[in-house]
Amino acid sequence: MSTLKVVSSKLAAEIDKELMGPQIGFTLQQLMELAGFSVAQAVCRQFPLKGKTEAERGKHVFVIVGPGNNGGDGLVCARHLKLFGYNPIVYYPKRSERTEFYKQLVHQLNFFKVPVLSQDEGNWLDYLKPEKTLCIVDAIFGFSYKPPMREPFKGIVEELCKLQDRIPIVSVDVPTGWDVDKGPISQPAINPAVLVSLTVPKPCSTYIREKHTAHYVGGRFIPRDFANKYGFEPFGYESTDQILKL
Ligand SMILES: NC(=O)C1=CN([C@@H]2O[C@H](COP(=O)(O)OP(=O)(O)OC[C@H]3O[C@@H](n4cnc5c(N)ncnc54)[C@H](OP(=O)(O)O)[C@@H]3O)[C@@H](O)[C@H]2O)[C@H](O)CC1
Ligand SMILES: [K+]
Repeated sequence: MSTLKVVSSKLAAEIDKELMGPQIGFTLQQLMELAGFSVAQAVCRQFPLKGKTEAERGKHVFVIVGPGNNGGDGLVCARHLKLFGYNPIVYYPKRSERTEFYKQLVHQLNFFKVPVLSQDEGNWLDYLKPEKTLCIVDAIFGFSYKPPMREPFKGIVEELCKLQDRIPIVSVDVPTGWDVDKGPISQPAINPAVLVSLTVPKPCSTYIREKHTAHYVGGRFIPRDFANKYGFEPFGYESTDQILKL
């Protein structure tokens, strides 16, 4: 097991609560924007378009979006990817009813002409082909996932598991299906090629196969004294980067 500094799911939830509490006053929307922006940067770093043929550049980044805030990070990420010159397409099978904000994120994707597929529209399996898709962003579940996985996500993740050795998967914060503290203890569970931990890695990140999975931290929104209060050092992000490869 690596010596990576991690915080438990309980502490991660406390960090979020304090960041969005009355004294600090971040909004969820602000943190989600920075989280999704970080994930888009990680995709660019890991799969640069520079030097690629036109056919390669035209491939899709297939962003699969879940019903909670992990999904929200995916919606934001898709918009930034479009601005970065990628060709994102979003699959959003169960739309969040939590707040109006999710609808606004979808309107923004429409504005950017990023297709958003619903469960009953279009054949999402068409995008699980290496000749069509550069990588998949797994924004299905993050730190609030509790097994067993329910449909439609169970079927979706099972399909992803079949092809994850042929199309790289970029997982947002927690690989979908993993227990945030104990890792891949139930099935189905994704084995990502890239993990982007947000704010600070969660304990499950110590279970990634280090040679197989590139690990980034993103979500650059806390000062040193706040990190120290929660028992970790801030990450050494360079310049204006929103991600750091660990
Ligand atoms: N500070 C930060 O680092 C930030 C992180 N962000 C991201 O937010 C997620 C955590 O978001 P949260 O909304 O708390 O939870 P999830 O997105 O992980 O999942 C909740 C939804 O998933 C459904 N769920 C849970 N278990 C199952 C299951 N077994 N089968 C099917 N569906 C499931 C759950 O549905 P319920 O009906 O159970 O409520 C929810 O709909 C974190 O990981 C980061 O990615 C934020 O962007 C803010 C900044
Ligand atoms: K995820």
